[in-house]
Amino acid sequence: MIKIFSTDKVRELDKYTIQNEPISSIDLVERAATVFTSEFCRRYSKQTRIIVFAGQGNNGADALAIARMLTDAGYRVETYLFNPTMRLSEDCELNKQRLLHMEKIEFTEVVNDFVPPELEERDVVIDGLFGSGLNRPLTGGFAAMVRYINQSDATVVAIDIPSGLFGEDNRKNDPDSIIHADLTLTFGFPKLAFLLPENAEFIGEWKVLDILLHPEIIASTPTQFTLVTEEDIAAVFQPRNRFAHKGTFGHALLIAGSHGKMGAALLSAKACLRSGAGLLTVHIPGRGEQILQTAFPEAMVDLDQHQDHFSSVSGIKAYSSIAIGPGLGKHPDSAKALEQLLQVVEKPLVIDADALNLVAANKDLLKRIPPRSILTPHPKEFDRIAGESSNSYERLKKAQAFAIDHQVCVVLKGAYTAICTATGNVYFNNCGNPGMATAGSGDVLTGIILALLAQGLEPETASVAGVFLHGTAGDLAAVYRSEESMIASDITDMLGKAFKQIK
Ligand SMILES: NC(=O)C1=CN([C@@H]2O[C@H](COP(=O)(O)OP(=O)(O)OC[C@H]3O[C@@H](n4cnc5c(N)ncnc54)[C@H](O)[C@@H]3O)[C@@H](O)[C@H]2O)[C@@H](O)CC1
Ligand SMILES: Nc1ncnc2c1ncn2[C@@H]1O[C@H](COP(=O)(O)OP(=O)(O)O)[C@@H](O)[C@H]1O
Ligand SMILES: [K+]
Repeated sequence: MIKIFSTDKVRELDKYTIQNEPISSIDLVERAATVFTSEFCRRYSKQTRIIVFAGQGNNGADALAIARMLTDAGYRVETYLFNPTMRLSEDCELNKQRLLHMEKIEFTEVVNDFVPPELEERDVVIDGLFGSGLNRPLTGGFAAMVRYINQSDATVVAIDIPSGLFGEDNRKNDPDSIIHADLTLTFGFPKLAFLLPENAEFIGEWKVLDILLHPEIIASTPTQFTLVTEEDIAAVFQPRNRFAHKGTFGHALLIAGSHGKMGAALLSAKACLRSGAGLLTVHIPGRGEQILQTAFPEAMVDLDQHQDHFSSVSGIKAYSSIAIGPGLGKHPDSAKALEQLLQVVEKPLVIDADALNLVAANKDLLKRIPPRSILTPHPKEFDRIAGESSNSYERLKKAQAFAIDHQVCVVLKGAYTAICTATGNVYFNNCGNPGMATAGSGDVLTGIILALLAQGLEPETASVAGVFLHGTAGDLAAVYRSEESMIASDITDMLGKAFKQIK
């Protein structure tokens, strides 16, 4: 797991490292500037004109150190230090002196008005105006500078975080006063803001650079937010016992499909058996029998009394795991049947798609959802259940609170799917691609999670591992098919390769 710390916490980690490594603050700045410079040199040629904009704090200190290092490496660098209040942080002042001691530098300290340099498409701007020390939205000269950089065609590389952006909550920020970076090279840890869709235009591509903060303090500092890695998931999948039989891997029940939406049941069912469930029964409306049995003979079928939609289900005790929702429809009979199911079910459920919409239409059902159930909403489905949010940070905080309040796991789907647990933790998934924004890919995810639950994984683990498996298969499908052309069943087709890659 990669921990995601708030900017306040990062400051504490910096401080602890300075005291206990020990290392002086100026040397930590030097270390940050060194890793930034080496990443920068890998990406941009020495022919590039580089314009560095430095602020008064330690983000500015980094920028001035980087200007020096790039000059040393043979780049043509022009540096602008913004110092309107004539007060620099100690490390910034020291780095200014170090830069001034160099030969052949182009350096301007800006105190009042100035004529900004022309910026052209082939130029690279290094943004070191503000980092994690930002404590209010940018205004005045700084905001004007940001707008000037943004309206240019130059490539922008941000140091640590695009200037003007807060690491977490940007609800009260002014989007016009935030740098639009093409690349953000951040120190130590990803920032929460990087994972939220409304910030993509500010951050561009991002990469974490290690500045070797003290491992003890990283390990002992708790955080609710983490990014999932392949190693975390590899540990989840154990080799199968030589004497295993299909009962070992559970009997899953999928309640899905309605007239015109049988495909969703099929997609979900296939993903379930491809993810290792021992047995699968699909509960579908009567008219779906032929379709399902012909297209997918490996699954057993339990027919609903109704021809076209879900109206009741019985015998649920026999199953190791149950999922409900893909293509279910919102018929009033189905609403009643869901209510009845919630009255008798004792195990955690996977609740997706129309089952979520039925819950949204009758919020009393929320209280009946068995503890440790897994809800897999996309943002719109979540808003229907929990109310509208002004942006995705607010939605994330709501999903986190919702998971705690209802003692469930909320899989809030998106580019960085967030798995919010009943204990308040949030696991972000970092694989997958926009090719997965295609009809039915959510149904595939439901089938995967259902299978992992059937095999005995705890709901939280099944959710985190299921989302990772889904994203990995999606990435493999995109390589094979292209993001444009891939469809949901391609994700299922790649599950085998995904398992092999992860294990
Ligand atoms: N030793 C350290 O502390 C390290 C710091 N690092 C760098 O230092 C940065 C953080 O540095 P600082 O804490 O000095 O903060 P910044 O450089 O982000 O900001 C400087 C100061 O600007 C003022 N300020 C905040 N918002 C403002 C606004 N809207 N308008 C005008 N002034 C405003 C604040 O007083 C703030 O302290 C990180 O982002 C990173 O780039 C890295 O070099 C790693 C080591
Ligand atoms: N840009 C993206 N990057 C990564 N994953 C994505 C992206 N867009 C969609 N996905 C994934 O695809 C799935 C879409 O689910 P959903 O919206 O429920 O689709 P459907 O209702 O068509 O089945 C989710 O798991 C989501 O995380
Ligand atoms: K910056």
